[in-house]
Amino acid sequence: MSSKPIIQLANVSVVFGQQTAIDHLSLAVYPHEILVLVGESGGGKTTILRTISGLVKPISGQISVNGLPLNKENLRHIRLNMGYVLQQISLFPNMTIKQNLTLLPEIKHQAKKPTDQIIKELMAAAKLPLDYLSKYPSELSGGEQQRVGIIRAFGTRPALILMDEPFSALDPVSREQLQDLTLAIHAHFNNTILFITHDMNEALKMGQRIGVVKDGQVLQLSTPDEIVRHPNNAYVKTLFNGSEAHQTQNVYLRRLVLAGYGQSTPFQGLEITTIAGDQTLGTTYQILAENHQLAVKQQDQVIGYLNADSVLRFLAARAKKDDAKHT
Ligand SMILES: Nc1ncnc2c1ncn2[C@@H]1O[C@H](COP(=O)(O)OP(=O)(O)OP(=O)(O)O)[C@@H](O)[C@H]1O
Repeated sequence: MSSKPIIQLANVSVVFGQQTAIDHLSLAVYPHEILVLVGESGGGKTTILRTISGLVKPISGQISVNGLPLNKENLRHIRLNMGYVLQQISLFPNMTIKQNLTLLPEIKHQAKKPTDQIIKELMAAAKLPLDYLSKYPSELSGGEQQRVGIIRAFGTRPALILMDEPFSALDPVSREQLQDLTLAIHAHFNNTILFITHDMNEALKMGQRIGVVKDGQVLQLSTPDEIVRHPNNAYVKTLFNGSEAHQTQNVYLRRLVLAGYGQSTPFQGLEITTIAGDQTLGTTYQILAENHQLAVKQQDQVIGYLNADSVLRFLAARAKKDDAKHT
């Protein structure tokens, strides 16, 4: 990656009593990416986040955020420029939704007009009507409150958002909706997101890069495609074997678009079928064979168009990579 990392950990170790929670970890998170740290319980994922936010002090190593060393002098400034989403999303019950959303921007003395505009855009992304702004949290459903909790973290337009297992307590449908909401907001605002989960499928859906964490170390840090097809050790392989994405037919369509296999305008002479970006390749062969092209949507926006040729080029590139690996 060419740009400077927004988070850089160099040789960081964290110890609790006799327990090494992070073991000589080096890690870089780059601007605008969604980096997912995934791994089983106790591997050290949360400790990595807590260390980056200054809640846990490493016994050795260096951390910088936005080019600033993470130390006592910079800590407040660094924290104010981070957004957090935790598993327990709790809104202030005695404040309206608007007050909940504007609290942080006000603490940061951000101008009112642009903040109001951002809040409008976030409410639209979360599919929440604007008249909800004057309601209290108890007047919203649980799912709506969750959505407010997510967009609240983006209200100050922080360059960096830390998300610690934000959806793991939810039912599968709500989880999927909030994953989509997060992806849509990321596409709109282009923040950097460091996202933690123990769910491999969530990691594959959310991550542009995935780091597999075990025993306080990152065993492999690669694109989802690379991790699934070319795990660099037995642990990573086992972890992702059960995931749904290790077969070509389970590749998400939005991945093809984001990797540049489609185009931004429709192909001439082909009928258009609109399809969600989290549909997989396997569902598309029939549609493409019928002389259609796919308009791939993320939330309400078409992010690109794929035709049969785009899909073939993707499959050919995959096959070539596999060949290279086996010779
Ligand atoms: N405050 C603490 N005091 C003592 N030990 C701790 C503390 N926080 C974490 N640990 C230990 O450090 C190790 C890493 O824990 P951590 O919570 O970072 O893992 P995790 O991968 O986030 O797990 P989970 O998914 O269960 O939250 C574990 O062995 C844990 O018991």
